[in-house]
Amino acid sequence: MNAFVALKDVTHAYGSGDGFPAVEHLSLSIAEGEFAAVVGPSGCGKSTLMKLATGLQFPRAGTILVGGAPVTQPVRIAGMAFQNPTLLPWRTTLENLLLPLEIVEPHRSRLKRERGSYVAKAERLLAQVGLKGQGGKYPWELSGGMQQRASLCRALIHEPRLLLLDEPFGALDAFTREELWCVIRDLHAERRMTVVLVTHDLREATFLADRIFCMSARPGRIVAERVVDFPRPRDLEVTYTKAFIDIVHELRGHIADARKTA
Ligand SMILES: Nc1ncnc2c1ncn2[C@@H]1O[C@H](COP(=O)(O)OP(=O)(O)OP(=O)(O)O)[C@@H](O)[C@H]1O
Repeated sequence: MNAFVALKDVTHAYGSGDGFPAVEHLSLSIAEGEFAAVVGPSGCGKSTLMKLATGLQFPRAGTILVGGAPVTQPVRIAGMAFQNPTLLPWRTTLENLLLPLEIVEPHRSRLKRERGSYVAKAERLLAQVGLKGQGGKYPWELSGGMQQRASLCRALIHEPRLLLLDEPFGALDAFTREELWCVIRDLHAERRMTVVLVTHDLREATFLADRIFCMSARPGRIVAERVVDFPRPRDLEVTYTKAFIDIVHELRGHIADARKTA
């Protein structure tokens, strides 16, 4: 497999913490365009893995490559969305979407001259996630689900080759969650970016991912890797099939074992 994200024997401990590693001997490999999910017991180091893969933290030992290059600084080709949408309340939704473009080159130098085309791009993205015409609203005028859709758009506006999603649907009700699974499924199908999704929801991982990594309890490392080969595009109906439920049970077993050995 030609790896787009590769972590090899990575160990990391937080300097200001208790010195006990958050992840240890962690290795994984994700191909370009693949949709990967990471599941594991609470506190096992899933968010740490995301921070390491994007250059927000640097490991004590081991190597990390993204797009074939060692990670030595924050990774520019990455976009991120988290559980809390973190939209700036004093900016409209559209202005929130444009924020990464004010920071990331080459967009930063082009934004003033080409604002019209960037705004058109942001509006197209909003329409794609079901927020057509909502760009003028402030985040506090949007529901939680709408804010999360906007947050996804913001993560994608600079067309990242790598999208990191850390529990992005965690705070939403079951129906909105499933709607957003379909939104992210369609965005991935269209753009073919590499996605890493951290989630506690095993159905979510199984519905969306091509490959699921299960982590041990802290210090986290990969204890199981499961390929999910349901054909795409996947419909929500697949979540009611025996094959799907079997995978969810299998993953639950891995996590139960990981919790026991904690
Ligand atoms: N900035 C920090 N300083 C010190 N320790 C930290 C820091 N961030 C995380 N940790 C510790 O590292 C371990 C892994 O944390 P991390 O947030 O990566 O886990 P997680 O699997 O994402 O957790 P959860 O599933 O609860 O969201 C935890 O024990 C946590 O307390």
